[in-house]
Parts: sequence; C-alpha cells; structure tokens
Amino acid sequence: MEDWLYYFFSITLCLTLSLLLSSLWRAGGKTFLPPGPTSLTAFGPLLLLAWTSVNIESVVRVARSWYGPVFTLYLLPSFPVVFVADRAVAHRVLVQRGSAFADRPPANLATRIFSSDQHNITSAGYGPLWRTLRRNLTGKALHPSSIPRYAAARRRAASGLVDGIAQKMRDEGVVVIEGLLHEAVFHVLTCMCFGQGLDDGAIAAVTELQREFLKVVVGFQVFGSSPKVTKLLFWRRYQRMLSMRRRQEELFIPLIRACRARRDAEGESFAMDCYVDSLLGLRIPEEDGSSRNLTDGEIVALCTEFLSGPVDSTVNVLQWAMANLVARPEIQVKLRAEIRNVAAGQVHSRSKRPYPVLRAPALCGVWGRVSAAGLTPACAMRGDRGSNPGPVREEHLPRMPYLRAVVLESLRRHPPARFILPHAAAGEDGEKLDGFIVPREVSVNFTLGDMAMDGAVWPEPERFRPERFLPGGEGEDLDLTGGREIKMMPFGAGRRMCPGIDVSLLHVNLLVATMVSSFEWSEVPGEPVDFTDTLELTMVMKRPLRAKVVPCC
Ligand code: HEM
Repeated sequence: MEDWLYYFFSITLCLTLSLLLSSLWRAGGKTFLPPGPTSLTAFGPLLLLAWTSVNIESVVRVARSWYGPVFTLYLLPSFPVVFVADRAVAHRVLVQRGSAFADRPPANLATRIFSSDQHNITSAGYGPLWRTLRRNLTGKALHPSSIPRYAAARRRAASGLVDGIAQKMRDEGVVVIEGLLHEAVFHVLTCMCFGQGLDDGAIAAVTELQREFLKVVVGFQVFGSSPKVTKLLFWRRYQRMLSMRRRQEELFIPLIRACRARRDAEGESFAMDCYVDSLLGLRIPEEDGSSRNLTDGEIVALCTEFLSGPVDSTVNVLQWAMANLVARPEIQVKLRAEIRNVAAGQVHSRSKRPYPVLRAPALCGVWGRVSAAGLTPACAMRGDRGSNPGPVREEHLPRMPYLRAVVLESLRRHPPARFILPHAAAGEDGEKLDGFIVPREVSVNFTLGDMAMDGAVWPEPERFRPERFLPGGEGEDLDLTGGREIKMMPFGAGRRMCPGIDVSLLHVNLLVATMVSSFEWSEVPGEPVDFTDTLELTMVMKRPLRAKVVPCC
C-alpha cells in the first residue's frame, strides 16, 4: 500500500517539478545541460524505488543511442543526472581536467546518516576534509609498508576459506561460496580496521552486522527522494535505518575505545596497528581555519565505509572470477598449472604490474585439514601420487601473469559497479563538460561497465578470455589507473579513484590462487553456472555460485 502512495505522490510531484525545472535550468542562463528525455522525470522515482529490479543500464544505453555519449536523465525529481558514456570523454573529464569534476553531489538522507554528515572519504566534498581523510587512509592503513602487517590475518582468512569449502562439500555435497568469501574478506578488513588483537567473537559480530547492512542499505536510497515525505511513507524502513546506525555505534565504539586505551597505555612506544589507530590522532580541518579530532561517531562512519563497499566489491570480484573458472575448466587447469609451477620454483619471471612484495610465511596445515575433512583427493581418484608443491605464498603472486590476467578479465567482464560513484563539478559556477555547462548540484555519472565492453578496444567483448592481458593481447599494457587512456576503469579514474586498488588486487589474487590450488572445481551436474546478474549494493550473481570441489593433491 505504501508503495502505491509513493508512486502516486512521486509522479504528481515530478511532473510538476519537471515542467518547473526544465524552464528554470534554461531560464537561469548559466546552465546548459546535455540533452536528454525530460519526460523520464516522471518515472525517475519509480526507477529509484525499483532500483534493484529495473535494469538502469538498459535505460542508459537507449539514451546513449538517442543523444550521444553525454546526456541527461532525470532519475531524481529534484536533480537531473548527467551521464558520460564514452571512454575518451571520461578520460578528459576525470583525468585531464584533474579536479574539475572531483566533487560529490549533495548527499541524500541515508548517506548523511551513515557518513556522519559527509565525514567519510566517499561522500566528502572535494576539499580539505576529503584530502585529510584520503591521505590518512592511503598514507597509513593502505600504505604499501603497512600491508605486510596484515599478512597473518590474510593467512587465517585463506585457510579458514579452504576449511569452510571442504566442510561444506563434505556436509552438503555442494559448495556455495558467497558466505565463505564474505567471512574471509571481512576477517581481513575487520583486522585492518580494528587491529590484529580482535577475538573471533568480535570479528563474527562485525561480519554479521555489516552483512546485514550490505543487504538493506540499497533500500535506504528511497530517502534520496523528498525525504520529508518518504520518511512518512516508509516509516518502518526509516526506523530500521536509524536502528542500523545505532547498532553500528553500539558495536564499533567499544572497539574504537579499546584502540584509544591501548594508545594511551603505550604512550611514546605506541605503534599504529590498524585504521582506527590512524584516525585517533588525526586532526581534521574546520571551516574557520582551526582543526579538531574526529568524534567517535565520525570514526564509526569511517569504519562503516571501510567495512561495506570494499568488502562487497572484493567478494563480488572473487565470486565472478570463480564462476568463470568453474564454467571454463580449460582456464582453471591452465591457471592451476601456473600456480603449481611458480610454487614449485619453476617460474622466475616477474609480471609487469607489481603487487606489494610480501614476506609472509606459507599457509600452513591446509592440506592436513582438507584430508581430515574426509574428502577424497583428486590424485587418489586418478590413482597417481599428485604433485602439489604446497600452499600459495604471497610472494609468489607477482610471478603469476595468468592469475593476474584471470582477475583482470573478471574485473572487465563483471565490474562490481556499473557506474562509478556520482561525481560533481567542483567550481562555484559549475564546470564545462564537452560544450555543456554542468552546475555544482548535478550528479555526473560514468558508465564504467559499458566502457569495458567497447568492441573497438576489446574484440569479442562478451567472451571471457584472460589471454587479452598476456603479452600480445589488447590489454597487455593496460594502465588500470586510466592515467594514459581509459580502456576499462573498474576502480574509477582520476582524483577520486579507488584508494584500495592494490590491497584489493592482493586479496583477490591470493584468495583465487588459494581456492584453485586447493581444489578442482566443477559445475554441479545439471546446473550450469548462471551468469545472470542483479543489482544490490554492487552487481552480484543473481543465483550465487554453486559448485562441486575435489581437493587437489
Ligand atoms: C575489488 C575491489 C574494489 C573495487 C572494484 C572498488 C571500486 C571503487 C570505485 C569504482 C570507486 C569510485 C571511484 C570514483 O568515484 O571515481 C571506489 C571508491 C572508493 N573505494 Fe574502492 N573498490 C574496491 C575495494 C576497495 C577497498 C579494499 C578499499 C579500502 C580498504 C576501498 C576504498 C574506497 C574509497 C575510500 C573510495 C572513495 C574514494 C574517494 O571518494 O576519494 N575500495 N572504489
């Protein structure tokens, strides 16, 4: 019932606003938005409400074919959204023009609540606060010198994943890896966020709460449209949103206080162990030129940011990569051969793009536990002795170009986000964009999913073909940061590009290599892998991957 009320109210309001806005945007004289169907204004709220069931990409593709690479859609009643659907224009706007479109549009109600009023990196406007928060993340928790510190957490995550897979196979005869991947990635990022000393109970509590958050957060986007009214129409959802934020505070604040207590106790000898440690002493700039420490609430918002999108995107890439390997045994066999050769010390060449070189001890005990789980290894089935040289070590990863190619192809075919986060003009009076003038309040979106499917760069773009990223392939010299040229940009490009790029590639490469070297994966008989996707917080598999595994030996 409440949905119908919402539809009725929204359409009436939007038709009125549509007429008003289109005359205002033009009458203002300063604004000359790219072309687009103003009639879509009436359906914008429907799209927003049904965000998960309507394929917004199809709407965008139709608009591109009608209006060209830069166009405007009215997805929200109060603001138009500009779309950039071309690699070269995106490169000009995001990279060559530097800060011109590095701002964010005004945050909606849900974002304001979970970001403590735009006190996180993702939603902060382009300015001193954003710079301070981003520099702190990249210069401390994500700095290459900090990454080895979390090697133990990665080892535990990887071996827990192997155990979980073996146990599921034994108990259920089939493995659904989505939940196990979430546990593994949450394990690492929770330790990076709150410290290595966290016990299993605390990690499990964070994982449970944040998984729930990831499931419900998209539904809160409805408050982006006329919040005063939507709060009333979706009263229960609104209460749920406030309660979610309260529960995050109840869980995170004691963990933050424990970090503070350790810092106070250690005094001079205090050494940073986690993201929260780096936030405790951080001074953020105020508008009057002074500075202050972050409040506990703001640190909660930054932890929420660290433990939501990054986890979801990483899990998503892992699941799509494994889906492709399950459905394409020939790629899986080739990848396993590379991992074994490198682990056995037979391959010494280094791939071009370095991952942080880490000195981590090997995963231990995986093999014993897998056989203890009662699964028959593949070699025993075949009647040979097997040739597994042992577990994957982090320092092996830079010597695995085919692994890198599989991960990049997965990011190209299934980028977790089909659009980067909305950008906005940084200039007071808006910014020029390919002959148009875009005012500050207007969202500018980039169709990163479609850019990676451009047949001019990627022949047979629909095909999953890791060889593209090997020497001689069209992606051989790919610059994932888009500095020279944008061929694909799963992490965005320019000033707002994802700061977690290196660490997430490390996590994805390590966990894929671990899963492929520990088990032979195959489709469940009669159940071919279903590659249908659906939009949640990111673009996920509509039917989570189900597979069979046999331990490798
Ligand atoms: C496979 C994993 C990941 C993917 C595909 C991904 C992708 C993205 C994308 C597309 C953006 C938007 C860029 C833009 O607006 O221009 C972004 C922003 C961001 N990402 Fe990631 N990300 C991943 C993992 C991570 C990790 C592990 C972290 C940190 C631990 C992280 C932290 C952030 C932050 C803080 C921003 C906001 C940047 C800003 O506004 O300045 N991400 N990411």
